[in-house]
Amino acid sequence: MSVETNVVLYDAETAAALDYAPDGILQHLKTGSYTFETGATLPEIVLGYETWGTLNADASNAVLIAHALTGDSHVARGASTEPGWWDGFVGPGKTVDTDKYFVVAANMVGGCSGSTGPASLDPDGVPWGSRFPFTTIKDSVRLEARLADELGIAAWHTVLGGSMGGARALEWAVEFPERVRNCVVVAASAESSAEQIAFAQAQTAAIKLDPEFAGGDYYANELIPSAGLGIARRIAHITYRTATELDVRFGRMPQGDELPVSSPGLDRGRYQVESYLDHQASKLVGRFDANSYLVLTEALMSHDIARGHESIEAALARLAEVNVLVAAVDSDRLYWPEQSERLAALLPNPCKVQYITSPIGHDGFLTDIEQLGDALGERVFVREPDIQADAG
Ligand SMILES: CC(=O)SCCNC(=O)CCNC(=O)[C@H](O)C(C)(C)COP(=O)(O)OP(=O)(O)OC[C@H]1O[C@@H](n2cnc3c(N)ncnc32)[C@H](O)[C@@H]1OP(=O)(O)O
Ligand SMILES: N[C@@H](CCO)C(=O)O
Repeated sequence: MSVETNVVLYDAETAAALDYAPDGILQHLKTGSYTFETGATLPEIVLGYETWGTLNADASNAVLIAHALTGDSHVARGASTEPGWWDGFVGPGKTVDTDKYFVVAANMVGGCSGSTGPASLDPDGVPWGSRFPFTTIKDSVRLEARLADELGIAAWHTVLGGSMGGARALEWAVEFPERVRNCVVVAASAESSAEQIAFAQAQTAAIKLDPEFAGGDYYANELIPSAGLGIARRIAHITYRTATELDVRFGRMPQGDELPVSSPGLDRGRYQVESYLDHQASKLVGRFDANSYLVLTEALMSHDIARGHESIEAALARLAEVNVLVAAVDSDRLYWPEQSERLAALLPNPCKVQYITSPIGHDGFLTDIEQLGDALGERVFVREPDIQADAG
């Protein structure tokens, strides 16, 4: 059967009925009931995930890619019509070569892109809303371990991610060191810092203080907390870029033919940078659930690989047999390069931080990830040059 490049044809139901999974098409796995790190239990967690390439006979070529805060499982286009967020990096012949590797990406539990989250229905058909449990990075890892079991993957060749995805990749290696051979942590740290928690708190407050938030139970209402989510995104997006980039790109320029900004007054037009942030906000509001934003932001705030261990050093000592590559964006003002250097210094084996050079800051892990191609080729994907996906 030839694969039509049509996302409508390969919806979840159709994909499930096929005897193979088309690349880059959302599939779902029912993982059963799950008790979260906090002790709360949900009766059923579904994971939405996508795959690319073919798992080889000894399941030694599986790569897990973990998405960032508002990312999703659609890493690469594959057979769908939608571009992926790492299309230049993942695909046939690319750095993460889907002709050789079987790539898997799962939507994080608590999100809104195919896995169970606050907008999902409870057994009575009511959205979980405010009753959705506090979720941690460890929870996402433990649930993804169930997906790995289901796919027949005893150990990942590589787990890889940027930002919150980097936190997830690192937590994978700490939680299941025997199941991870290589771990690539990009623009992420061993624990969320006070400043990262502070930026995040301003965002969660913006959502919770939106009058339409209704304590998180707004799904049946006409209005939803779009304004709060939009403000959260504006705050976040500023931290994803740099002062220099914004200055060079927008300066003090007015937006298009709106009223001039030079004459002070409340009826002024917008500065270009305001219009840019408004656009980033409305784009996220159009594709993301405010409760999921809260749940995932809280998960990232709680990120601390030392939890459950005596210290960060003790947690990282578990990685003695894991090949870890740490990378940072040189201009990142959210996940400071110093944090990556500290993480690398605390690893049980020597690790030189690899740098992405970009003027734009944190988002460089999305826009300039291909800069890691050589380093990954030398330090991760050539370790077993004979690895091949099985034919067919
Ligand atoms: C891991 C993940 O997050 S996966 C999901 C993908 N990521 C996201 O969606 C996160 C949100 N987006 C981003 O973080 C960034 O857009 C990136 C990193 C993906 C891309 O960065 P860049 O290529 O530098 O794009 P940039 O930040 O400049 O945004 C471009 C957008 O701003 C718009 N824009 C630029 N100037 C203005 C302006 N003055 N007024 C209004 N809009 C403007 C552009 O029209 C463009 O709109 P579009 O995205 O709807 O096409
Ligand atoms: N733009 C990225 C940055 C956060 O890591 C996101 O929204 O997920």
